[in-house]
Amino acid sequence: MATIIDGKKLAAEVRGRAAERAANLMTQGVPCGLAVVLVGDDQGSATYVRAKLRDCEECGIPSQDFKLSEDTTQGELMSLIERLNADPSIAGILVQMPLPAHLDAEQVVAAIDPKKDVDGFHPENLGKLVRGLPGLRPCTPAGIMEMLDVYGIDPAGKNAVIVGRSSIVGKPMSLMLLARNATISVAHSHTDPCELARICQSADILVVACGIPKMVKGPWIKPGAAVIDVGMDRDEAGKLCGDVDFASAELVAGSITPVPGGVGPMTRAMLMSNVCLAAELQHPEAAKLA
Ligand SMILES: NC(=O)C1=CN([C@@H]2O[C@H](COP(=O)(O)OP(=O)(O)OC[C@H]3O[C@@H](n4cnc5c(N)ncnc54)[C@H](OP(=O)(O)O)[C@@H]3O)[C@@H](O)[C@H]2O)C=CC1
Ligand SMILES: Nc1nc(=O)c2c([nH]1)NC[C@@H]1CN(c3ccc(C(=O)N[C@@H](CCC(=O)O)C(=O)O)cc3)C=[N+]21
Repeated sequence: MATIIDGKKLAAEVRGRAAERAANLMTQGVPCGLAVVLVGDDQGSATYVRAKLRDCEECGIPSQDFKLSEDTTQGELMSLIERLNADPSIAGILVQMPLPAHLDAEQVVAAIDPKKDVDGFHPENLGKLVRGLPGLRPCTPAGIMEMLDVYGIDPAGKNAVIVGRSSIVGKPMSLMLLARNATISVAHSHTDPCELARICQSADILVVACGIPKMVKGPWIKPGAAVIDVGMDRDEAGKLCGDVDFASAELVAGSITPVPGGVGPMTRAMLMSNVCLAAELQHPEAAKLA
């Protein structure tokens, strides 16, 4: 049976460290506020945003939430971003994705001050990731790297397979594993479906982020592999599940993240760390004293 990677427990530890770091910064007069922007009334997104605001409260990070109506214009959203960029009390800005279809997410992400981009989605921050320079990293893959480290799973020299190539999960995940000297393969919707199982079987570290409930089954997994399930899906009964069929996978894997209680809580915890890092980037003099 596989070791269950306890994302919930690890996330609590990461939040604890973020709380100390934020308190230390604020003692030095460095503001650590997080602005969370939600456009439209998608219930799922509203639930995630509430959870993020709760995390801020637990960490003593001041938060402000901006709920904008579904018919918000690009211009209105861009003005809000500009206002938040200029507000010294705001260290980090998060615009919940996805945005309603009439809005241009690329333009919004590019407008956020890269030093306040706690999602790590800005082209400058993604560019730093490509170049191997320090900077704000996307929370989901950053949380996964933390889980691998804590559980003693060293990517160096291992075969890592990433299923999914989104800009927020799959692509940055691939780059972070590459930076840690894994040999990477990235599968996506054009990957030959007959080949997909074989590609997954080559993985010592398998990260699945494709949004298809329980797509990866036990026989697709190399015995002993680390299986990281990013999916937040619903099964036939409407119950929350991942992109991996946990019941068959845990019989083969060496270690595996559950859904819920795996990657999700870590994503949120890394956001708290990123708010602290953003505050330090804006006040390098305080970071030196920390
Ligand atoms: N736990 C967490 O913290 C988070 C969870 N999520 C969840 O993770 C999942 C993925 O999210 P996200 O990356 O944003 O999703 P996207 O929908 O942006 O991307 C999905 C990716 O999967 C690929 N894909 C789709 N179908 C297949 C298939 N049959 N075989 C192989 N690859 C396929 C797509 O390929 P192509 O590029 O060709 O379209 C795409 O690259 C979702 O369930 C989401 O809810 C997301 C973010 C954070
Ligand atoms: N700008 C932006 N940044 C994001 O980081 C971002 C986003 N937009 N849009 C949506 C995705 C998704 N995402 C999740 C975070 C936490 C859980 C999470 O905490 N999940 C819990 C369960 C939650 C539940 O019970 O529904 C768990 O897995 O245990 C899930 C998903 C962040 N995303």
